[in-house]
Amino acid sequence: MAAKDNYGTAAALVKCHHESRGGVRGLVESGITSVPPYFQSPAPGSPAVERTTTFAMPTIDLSLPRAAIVPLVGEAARTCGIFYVTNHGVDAGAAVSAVRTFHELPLASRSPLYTITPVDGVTYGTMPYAPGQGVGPLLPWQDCLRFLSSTPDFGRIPEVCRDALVEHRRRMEEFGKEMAGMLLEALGVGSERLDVEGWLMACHYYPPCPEPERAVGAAEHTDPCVLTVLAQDDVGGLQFRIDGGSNDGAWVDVPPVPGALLVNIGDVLKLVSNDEYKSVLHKVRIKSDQHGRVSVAALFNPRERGHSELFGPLPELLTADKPARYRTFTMTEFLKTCEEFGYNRSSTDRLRV
Ligand SMILES: O=C(O)CCC(=O)C(=O)O
Ligand SMILES: [Fe+2]
Repeated sequence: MAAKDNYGTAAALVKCHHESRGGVRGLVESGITSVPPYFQSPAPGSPAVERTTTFAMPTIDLSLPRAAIVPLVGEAARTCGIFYVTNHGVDAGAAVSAVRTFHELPLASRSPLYTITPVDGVTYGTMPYAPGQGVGPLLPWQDCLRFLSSTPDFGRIPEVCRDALVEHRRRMEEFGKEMAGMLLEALGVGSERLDVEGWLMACHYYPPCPEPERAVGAAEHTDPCVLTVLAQDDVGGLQFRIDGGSNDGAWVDVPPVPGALLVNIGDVLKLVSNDEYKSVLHKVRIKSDQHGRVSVAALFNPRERGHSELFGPLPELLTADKPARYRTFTMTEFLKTCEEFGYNRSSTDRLRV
């Protein structure tokens, strides 16, 4: 009963938060000195789960010949599912600083755009978690501007960041296609085997927090896509969990590398690769009571293939020794499963044969 009351109270407070239309940034500007109770707090965590270690993040130089890059991306995707790329030719700094400008606009300029249900493919606000994440109605310490490739009218993207984001989208489309092609080639299948022409761009802002250790920027999750490409500023806070080996289960800080882009494998590529590639569990902690963090994530997926195409382990990868571990699925079915059961292994495990 008490738990139900708490849920009801938190849900009512979350509703007020959305009605204020100021996001987390608005709260910080109002001068709060503690984290309100309707925000998620870090799980106490057992030492085994929360232990951290250091890790040499793979960094791949894209100025190498393509034939040299392909095995490197394949190796990184097989061993940890996350890697930096340098010399990629994308000026991601322009998008990151435009996104900061938007999120730090005065309340009166931002609040008319506040909507957590998509309007013409665009949302802006403090995004609640999917029910399957198991955190009730609680909110992350984060405001996010999101838009989809199906966004019909880029006029809905705020003017202060529109040009930079339209340009970033153009560069990301080329980059995502090229990276997906190399990852597929490294599996030994054709680079065109999976199209990644659909995407979601998530422009995150993690405001400075009066009690950083009591807030969660993003709860642990895997990405429900083929791959994600992340540009970020120099504040840091992203962590990922090592999967396998002697440090299995340890969380690792991903220190920002100036100018580099971060690539991580999502669940769709894990599924179609029949577990050859790892999709990486990651989360964002809040590090600062002074500096807001900005990141711009492009999540690539097969385009608008909702109900019409079946995905599953690629037949070319299957042998008598390596039979399919997953059944086939449509993107609509998979995304619905994630909404319900969480953006993590619980959803991919439901597709196991
Ligand atoms: O802000 C970050 O570093 C991570 C964002 C993220 O995990 C996502 O957009 O899926
Ligand atoms: Fe993510």
